[in-house]
Amino acid sequence: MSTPSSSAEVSMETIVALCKRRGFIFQSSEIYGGLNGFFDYGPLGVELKKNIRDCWWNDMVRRREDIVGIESSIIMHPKVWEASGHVAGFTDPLVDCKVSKQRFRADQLFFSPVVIDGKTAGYVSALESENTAAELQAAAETFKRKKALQGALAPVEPRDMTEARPEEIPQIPSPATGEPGSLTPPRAFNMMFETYVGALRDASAVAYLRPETAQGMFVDFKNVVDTGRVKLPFGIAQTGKSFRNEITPRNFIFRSREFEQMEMEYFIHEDADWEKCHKEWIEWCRRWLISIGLPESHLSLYDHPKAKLAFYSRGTTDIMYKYPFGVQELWGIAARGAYDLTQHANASGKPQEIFDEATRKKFVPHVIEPAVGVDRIFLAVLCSAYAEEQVADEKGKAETRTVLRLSPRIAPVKVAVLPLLKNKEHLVARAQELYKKVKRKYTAFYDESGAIGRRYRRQDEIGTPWCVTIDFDTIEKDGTFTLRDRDTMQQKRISEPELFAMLDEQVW
Ligand SMILES: Nc1ncnc2c1ncn2[C@@H]1O[C@H](COP(=O)(O)OP(=O)(O)OP(=O)(O)O)[C@@H](O)[C@H]1O
Repeated sequence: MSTPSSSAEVSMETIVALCKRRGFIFQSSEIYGGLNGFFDYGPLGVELKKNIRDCWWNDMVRRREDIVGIESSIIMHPKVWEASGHVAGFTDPLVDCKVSKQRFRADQLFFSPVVIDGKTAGYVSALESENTAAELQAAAETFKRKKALQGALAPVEPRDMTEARPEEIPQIPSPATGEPGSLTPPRAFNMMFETYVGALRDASAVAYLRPETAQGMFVDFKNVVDTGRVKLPFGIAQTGKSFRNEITPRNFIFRSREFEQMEMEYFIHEDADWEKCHKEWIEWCRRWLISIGLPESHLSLYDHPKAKLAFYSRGTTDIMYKYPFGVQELWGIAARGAYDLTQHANASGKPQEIFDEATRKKFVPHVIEPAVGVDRIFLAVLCSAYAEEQVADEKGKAETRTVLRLSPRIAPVKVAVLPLLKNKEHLVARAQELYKKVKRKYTAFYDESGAIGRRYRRQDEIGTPWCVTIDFDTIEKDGTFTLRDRDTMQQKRISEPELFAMLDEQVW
C-alpha cells in the first residue's frame, strides 16, 4: 500500500524546504539577507542535533572505560596554531575569476584539454561532482559542436586546477562565465578566522577562532594524564564549534564556515600495532553511524593515497556517505603518529611524554584520531530518513504522506500525546497527565487540534516514532491507549508501564 522513495531520490531542494517549513534549520541572519556559510538550528533542529551529539558522547565517553572528555576554549594561545602547523599550512588553493568575481577551490575545479584528432582544440572545465569525467566529456562534445570541428574526440582525462601548468591556466574556461582567460593561478588561502584579544589591535593581539577541536586535546594532554588516572591506551574526546573561512561553502550545512565537530584522540603506545587500532576505530565509527540509523548501503570507505598524505601521517581513511550531491567525506579517521604532541613539546619546551613502567622509559604516545562533523551527520540522517509514500487516508482516499524515518535514538520528539477529541474534558485531562509524565524523561509533544489522521501526518513529517492516543476506552475500560507506529502505521493497545518500558528500551 505504500511506496517509499529511497534516499538517493531525495533532492537537496526537498530537504532544505522541509528544514525551513518544519523549523529544523534556518539561514543565519535571514532578515538581513543571510550570511553565506552560516546557519541557525530551529526548535526541532536543535533537538535532533543535540540527540546526535548526546548519542556520540554517551557511546564514545560515558559508556567506555578508556575515554574521558574535556571542553577546551575556542580561542587558544596563537602559538598552539603555529605549533600545529595551521598558521603556515591550513590553506586551500584559491582561484579567482576576474570577470565574475567568483572564487573557486582549485582542487574542486576540474579541467581537460579537448583533443581532436590528436591536437588540442581548446579546454573545458567543471566543478567537483561525482560525475566530473562525464560532465567534461559532455562539455567537450558541446565545444566541438559549437566550433563546428571535425574529427575524433579523444577521451577526457580530468585534472584539478592544482595540477595545471602555467601555460594552461589562461586557456581554462571559468565555470562562472564559460569563457577562458579570467582565472588566476591557484594561491594558498588560509582558512582560519582571525580576531584580536584585548584592547590593542596590533600583531601581538592576533588570535584565531579554532579551525578544529583536536588541538584542545593535545594541549591538555598532560593535564589529563596528571589528573585523570588514565593509562594507555586511552582517549580524550570533545565536541564543539569550529570555524573555517571556506572558499566555497555549499551543499547546505555540508560545508559551512561555522560548524560543530566531535573529535577523539586515542593515545597508544609507540610500539603498539597502530594499523590494527586504526582499523578498529574505522569499524567502530561505521557501526556507530548505523546505530543511529544511517543505511549501511550508503556508507563506503576511502583510503587516502599514501602519496597525498602529510609527511607525518601513517594513514587516513574517510567514511564516505552517499549524499544527494554525490559521495562525500563524512568522518575522517587518521593515524597521526606522535606528530602533534611532539610539535607542542618542541614549541612549548614542555615534554609531552608518558612513563612506561615495563621498560622504565619515557616516550611520546602515538595517536589515532576519528574526527567528524555533527552537521554532516545531521544532513546524512535527514537525507536517508526522508520518504514520500502513497497511502490511504481515513476515508480510503489516496494521499501522499511525508515521513522522516529517524531512529528513535535521535528523533527530536519521541512521543506525541493526542486526546482523541479536544472537547471532551476527561480525555484532555488524561492526555495532559500522561504528556507531563512522559516529558520528565523524553521529549514529547501534545497536540489536540484537527482530525487524528492530520495529527499523525504532522508527527510523521518531523520523525516522531510513536503517537499515543487517549480515547474513550482509556477512560472507560482498562486504561490502555492506542500506540501508533510511525513506520508501519500499525496501531495497538498499550498500558502506561508498557509504554515506558518500550521507550526505555528503544531510546538509548
Ligand atoms: N566546513 C565544514 N563544514 C561542516 N563540517 C566540516 C567542515 N569541515 C570539516 N567538517 C567535518 O569535520 C570533520 C573533520 O575535519 P577534517 O579537517 O578532517 O575535514 P577535511 O578533510 O578538511 O574536510 P573536507 O575535505 O571536506 O574539507 C570532517 O570529516 C567533516 O565531517
